[in-house]
Amino acid sequence: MKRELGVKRELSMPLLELRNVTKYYHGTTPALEDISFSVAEGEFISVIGPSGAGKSTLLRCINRMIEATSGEITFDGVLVSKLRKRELRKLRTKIGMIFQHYNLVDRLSVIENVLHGRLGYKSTLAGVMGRYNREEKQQAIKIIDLLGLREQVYKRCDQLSGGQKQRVGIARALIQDPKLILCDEPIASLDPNAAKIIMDYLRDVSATMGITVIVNLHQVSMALKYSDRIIGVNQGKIVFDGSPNALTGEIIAEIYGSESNDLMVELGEKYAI
Ligand SMILES: Nc1ncnc2c1ncn2[C@@H]1O[C@H](COP(=O)(O)OP(=O)(O)OP(=O)(O)O)[C@@H](O)[C@H]1O
Repeated sequence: MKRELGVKRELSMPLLELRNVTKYYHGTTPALEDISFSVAEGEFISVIGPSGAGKSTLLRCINRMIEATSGEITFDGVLVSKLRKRELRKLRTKIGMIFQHYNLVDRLSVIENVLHGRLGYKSTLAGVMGRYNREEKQQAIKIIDLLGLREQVYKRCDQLSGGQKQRVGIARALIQDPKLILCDEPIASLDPNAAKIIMDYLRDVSATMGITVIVNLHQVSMALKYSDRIIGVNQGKIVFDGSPNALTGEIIAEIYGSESNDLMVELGEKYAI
């Protein structure tokens, strides 16, 4: 199932690049300040940091759910900030998104929710009428199967567990045929077992399909276990960008400030400072 990598782009060109991105909501303190980094195709990146650090804002600026105040974002060779409505819609088909609270339509079935991932490819009328072709339905079933939800295909989503709902969220993102999946706290509402299953699926789709994944996480242990690379954010600034091996206790203390003591105890000996 390996995706054809980088057909049009040069091999060395990043899939995503942020240059000096700053976001002010109100007032004089920015939620993001001068953020720059680039992401290669296929990377699995975790963004960590305390509550209010700017993780969610960062993710949402990438697909312009939130407009950055200044700076440039390039995705797949296109300058995202310049896109008008129709081009933006096209861009968003290539960027799947997964949310903490799943964002499913509870009264609809699993397959109907998954097919919603195709809406970006349709005219508004076809979307409203729920018109999906045979190929799309077959693809939906295949992906649902892949996420271990075969038994639930026609179940209403309000009858699912949190972990199953999040798997529907992943399936809905995958049917978009995305190059990038942004995950905003995907396991924050799940118990440890369901959280592990979700992280395993995310890691798996990234590895087998070559999809780039950026995931906001509260759990440093999960970031350490699953990521190729960790970006640490504090007060809207990047304070760490490197491999999990390079994330020392001192750096965790810098990222989390006063919250870091409990964290270090949780992480054990290796991170004690
Ligand atoms: N819509 C908004 N209007 C005004 N300020 C906002 C808005 N959304 C976020 N902020 C502020 O921007 C800052 C960054 O918030 P953001 O939600 O991006 O952080 P976060 O790291 O994702 O936090 P959490 O882990 O709690 O979700 C915070 O100070 C927050 O209060």
